Amino acid sequence: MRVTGLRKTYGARAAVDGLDLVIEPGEVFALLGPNGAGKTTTVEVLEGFRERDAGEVSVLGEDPQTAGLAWRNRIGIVLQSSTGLDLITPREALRSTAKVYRDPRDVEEVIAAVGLTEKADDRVGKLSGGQRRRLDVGLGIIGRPELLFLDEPTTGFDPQARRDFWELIRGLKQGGTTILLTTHYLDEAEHLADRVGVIAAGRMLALDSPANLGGRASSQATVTWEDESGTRHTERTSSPTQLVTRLARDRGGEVPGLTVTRPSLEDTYLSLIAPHLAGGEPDHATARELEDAK
Ligand SMILES: Nc1ncnc2c1ncn2[C@@H]1O[C@H](COP(=O)(O)OP(=O)(O)OP(=O)(O)O)[C@@H](O)[C@H]1O
Repeated sequence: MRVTGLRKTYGARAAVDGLDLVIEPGEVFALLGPNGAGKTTTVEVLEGFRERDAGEVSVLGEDPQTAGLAWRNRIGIVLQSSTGLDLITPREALRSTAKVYRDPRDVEEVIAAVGLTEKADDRVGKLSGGQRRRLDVGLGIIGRPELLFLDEPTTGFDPQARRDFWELIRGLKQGGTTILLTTHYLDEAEHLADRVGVIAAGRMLALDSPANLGGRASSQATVTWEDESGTRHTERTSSPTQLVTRLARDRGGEVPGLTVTRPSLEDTYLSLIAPHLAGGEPDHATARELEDAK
């Protein structure tokens, strides 16, 4: 997938403001950014649901704006919420969606993979928020997509469901599926993504592996330990191994209360976006109304 100079404006405001992005086949890419950053708009352009104002976009070799049904069959989409399924069951929803595709996954396998075996014959309207979301994911993968878009897929999941979902995504990746994920959960991005892109105000601020984002891997470490009297010490250093070795030598063995930490992905993310949060997001509702009224 290749995006060059993507731009989308609503009224006078640019929601996406000159975005460049290349995602390799088989990669899991996480798009991060604060509310209103332009993630959903970007993803909707890539999915062919929104027209762009400028820029070049190629997804699975085609322009989503003009690509046809054959192209759509090769992509899977999990939107922020699906509607209109309340009166049928997850099994029925998956069966009827599977019929749309040329080479769908087995419905029973998908039900098991998303952990809905026990709820497969309940009405969708009676599912909990997290169970509903699992169904959304099932519907997104039933067509065996080459490329899967996941918009905030685990919102409302309990911790176990989130782990199960991560396993599912790893399995899809191993099977060669390319995945573009948007999420507000930094741990999710860290666990799943080969690379992450941080966007704010429609621009890419940083793009790297989770380990290296914003120079994380080479940033200073914080070492804390306790001395003989139990007093805590903290030192920031770019050579923590040397410091720990010296402390261990001085103590002749174990260093009490020793911790070595580097900035978490969340720390790095928050410092990247901090300059873009000043003043907050102005008046979205009005811009949205303007666009929807068109
Ligand atoms: N249909 C629309 N009409 C007008 N403005 C819109 C429309 N959709 C989005 N916007 C505006 O474009 C900007 C980017 O919105 P977008 O939904 O892409 O952000 P996001 O990064 O997905 O946010 P979130 O994390 O809250 O989902 C926001 O300022 C939003 O108000």
